[in-house]
Amino acid sequence: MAQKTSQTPTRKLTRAEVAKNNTEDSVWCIIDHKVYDVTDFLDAHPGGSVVLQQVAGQDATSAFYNLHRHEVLQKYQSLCIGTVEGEEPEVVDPRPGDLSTVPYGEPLWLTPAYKSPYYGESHRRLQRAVRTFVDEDIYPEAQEKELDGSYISQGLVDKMARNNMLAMRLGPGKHLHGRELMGGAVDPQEFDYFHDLIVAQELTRGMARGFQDGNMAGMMISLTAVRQWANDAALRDRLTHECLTGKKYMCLAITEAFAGSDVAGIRTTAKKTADGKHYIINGTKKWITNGMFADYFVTACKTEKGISVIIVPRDDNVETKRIKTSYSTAAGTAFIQFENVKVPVNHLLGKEDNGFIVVMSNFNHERWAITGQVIRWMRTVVEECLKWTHQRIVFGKPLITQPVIRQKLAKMISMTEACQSWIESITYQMCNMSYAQQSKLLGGPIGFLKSYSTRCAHEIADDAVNIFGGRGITQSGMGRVVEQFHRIYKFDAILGGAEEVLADLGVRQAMKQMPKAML
Ligand code: HEM
Repeated sequence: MAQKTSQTPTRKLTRAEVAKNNTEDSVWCIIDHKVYDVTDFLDAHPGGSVVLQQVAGQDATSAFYNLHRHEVLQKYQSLCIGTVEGEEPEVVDPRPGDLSTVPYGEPLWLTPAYKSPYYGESHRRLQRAVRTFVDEDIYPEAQEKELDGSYISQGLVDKMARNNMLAMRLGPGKHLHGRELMGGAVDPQEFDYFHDLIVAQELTRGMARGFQDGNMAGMMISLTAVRQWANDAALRDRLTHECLTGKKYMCLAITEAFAGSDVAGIRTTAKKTADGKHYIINGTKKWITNGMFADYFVTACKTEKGISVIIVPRDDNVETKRIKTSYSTAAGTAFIQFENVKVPVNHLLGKEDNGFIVVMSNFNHERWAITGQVIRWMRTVVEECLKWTHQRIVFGKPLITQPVIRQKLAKMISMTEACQSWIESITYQMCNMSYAQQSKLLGGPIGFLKSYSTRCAHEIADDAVNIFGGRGITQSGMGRVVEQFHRIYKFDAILGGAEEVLADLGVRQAMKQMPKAML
């Protein structure tokens, strides 16, 4: 990942001068033609002081790259004291916003010389702007919060709000009109599902899966429903304004201990008061992303004759407890209890007892976005594996020289490319269908796409860990992206509908469309 780096000192040193610094008092080494004085770093070095003393005064380039990511040098740039006289560094220092130069490190449309029918200039401008923002502002905080488990900072939320990144998370629509998107990178009227896909995929590059969800994923899947189904326009506009300016947080509260993908099985109740002016809500919700810090809960409840979706503001009768899952608590995943929570009836979304359609209408966009994200993770894992297999020397040769490794890479690359092409094809349908058509025709294909992509993620995670060996199960150092992916890809297989449920949905939708014809 690109980081902001300071300038390399201009001092020029000969290899003979470096060689003299091999004493206890002065330990220098050369990495990629640059000279590092690691004397004061000996005790702090995570790999120990002995290994550094062993290379004192020498060129340690291959030893270094066999064990470290290049970003380590960017982080410890202050140890660099100069460059070897007459030599130039060869390793490219990625800058914020840069595209990867590793083959398959970017989708085809971002790879020089390849063409795509789907993306135009505004897509490219937006991609560049969001990538730079992610590299500079999101990545550092994402990495920190993923580790310490704390929630996204208000400062970052405010910054995203100013760029209207929060508004873009909802996808195309009227909520974007009149806003300046990422400094004018794209006209709000032109913003389509490909822009939406770019935002989803680029945000993934914070490479911190818990934080990724902590970064307003709850709002993304709930405010959409509020905007589409609110009966009270003033309430809708107030909540939209509060959430898109980052002043309030919203989440979607559907799943329960009693019901996951089978929404019909929920037990949280909403009963109307005798005067018909309020609902009284009782029950629990589980695995609610952003629930820990949300101000509003868009909640599926059982009403007299069906399911109803109601916006529940946080008050003293709403209790949220942290759930520790396999990704970071930065996601703010909560267990929620509603105990006699009184909510005005204008907080109902859609019609009473007809909430199923409210829940379902939201799912297509959510599942599609989750899929876009997991595909981008798959790609980064492929990139990590390509880098590692070229860098890592085993049995005296780079790992990539082993045919068994190349077979694994072939499978991983093919799966990633297949999934990206498929999502682009579906995104194109989304751009060219009315909302009603999307609901009718795309539920099945998106179900297949998501379940197939997470099956591919499963295969890729498995192979990547084997390629990285011990580092693939270590949370720091070279294999940390792969370790994380192997631990977290299941979130995408479960959230928004479990793999089997979605695959079955696809087949059932196909059954509905079967012609009355015999073989
Ligand atoms: C400027 C020079 C260096 C810096 C700033 C540095 C920094 C680090 C850091 C931050 C780690 C933790 C793991 C990671 O984040 O990748 C590490 C691990 C390590 N380093 Fe260095 N290092 C330097 C040079 C070297 C050299 C020249 C060697 C060997 C000759 C070496 C051997 C090791 C070893 C063996 C580990 C443990 C790696 C593992 O467990 O996989 N380091 N180093």
